[in-house]
Amino acid sequence: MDEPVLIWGAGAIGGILGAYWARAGVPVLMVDIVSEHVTACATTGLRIEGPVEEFTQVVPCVTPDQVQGSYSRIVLAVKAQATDSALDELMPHLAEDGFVLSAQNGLNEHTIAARVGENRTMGAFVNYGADWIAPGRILFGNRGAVVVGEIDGSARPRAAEMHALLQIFEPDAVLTQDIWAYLWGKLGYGAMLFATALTPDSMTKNFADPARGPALIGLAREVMRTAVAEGVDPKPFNGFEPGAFMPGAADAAALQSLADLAEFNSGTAKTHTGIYRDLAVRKRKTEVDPQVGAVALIAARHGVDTPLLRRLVELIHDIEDGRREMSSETFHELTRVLA
Ligand SMILES: NC(=O)C1=CN([C@@H]2O[C@H](COP(=O)(O)OP(=O)(O)OC[C@H]3O[C@@H](n4cnc5c(N)ncnc54)[C@H](OP(=O)(O)O)[C@@H]3O)[C@@H](O)[C@H]2O)C=CC1
Ligand SMILES: CC(C)(CO)C(=O)C(=O)O
Repeated sequence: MDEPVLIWGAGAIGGILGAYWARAGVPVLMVDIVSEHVTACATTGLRIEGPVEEFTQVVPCVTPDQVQGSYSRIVLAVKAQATDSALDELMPHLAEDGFVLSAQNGLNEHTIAARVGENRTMGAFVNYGADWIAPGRILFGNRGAVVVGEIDGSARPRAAEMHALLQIFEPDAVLTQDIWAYLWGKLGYGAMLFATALTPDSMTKNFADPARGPALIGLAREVMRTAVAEGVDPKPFNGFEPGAFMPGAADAAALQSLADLAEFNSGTAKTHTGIYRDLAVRKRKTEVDPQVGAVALIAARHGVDTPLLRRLVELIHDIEDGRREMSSETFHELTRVLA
């Protein structure tokens, strides 16, 4: 297809996709609100740095007000709190028979489907690690699982086409008919990632600390119980083993999954989560409400109690609003919930 893939949000996740696709000769247009970044990507090029691969690629890139025409493939890669405003801007450019593919953490596919229609929404799960460093510079910290699929579980040529495009970037990308299983798996892992950002320590240091294990395991268990109540059967990836956090699973299995996550994250140049970067580096709000808070709300609808998730939301807000520091003591406010 000659029509460019429109990537809305050219940060860590969207920028890497754009650079790989442009390098492979796939027509692509990125859209971002950071004008210095837009200019750099489109002129001197986007520099992909880090241990996976290093290259500089010029990628056509514009600000939202400069987008013209209509597009049948739009990849949305903004943080969850920007999903609605990005949809406001992109919807006039979405072709009648086109779709929006969410390359985000959380359950943004529901928000997108409510706005553009289920038939025009596709889901993706991304677990590669990347950081936006500066205008025109992105750190590609590590490869990770990439999965794409229709949100209604159907098999359609357009999902197979997006899968083929994703394989340009990640050869092991998976095409699934159960994208919700991966999205809920990431929510389980994601709740633990938010907890690691209560401290200044790396992901690996958190996952390897025996004292933090009970709270981390408790968080994943609350998310998995909620997934079961939703009728979802989460899938494993990159060390996260959903079965280990299911009701009745042995503690030893959960501890093994934490050890596997410590090991997986020990190989990344992105030592800390995007949540940590939002709090400590970018000094901005995190995605805690649309991710952890959203699971707690779904759980409440099913009568599943989630005291750890609810406390985690409060603690992240405390750090966002300057009421608490990132510290081991802040993390152990979670452990106290278990007492
Ligand atoms: N980074 C990672 O390693 C991973 C991230 N994810 C998920 O991927 C999603 C994207 O995250 P990530 O790439 O890290 O985020 P980034 O902040 O690096 O990139 C998002 C970009 O979109 C821009 N933006 C914000 N609003 C709009 C808008 N309305 N229109 C166009 N651009 C906009 C942002 O600008 P500004 O900064 O000014 O807001 C930023 O440049 C999130 O849901 C995240 O949780 C999933 C797996 C791994
Ligand atoms: C840690 C990571 C990259 C998943 O591996 C992530 O999703 C985040 O930074 O929030």
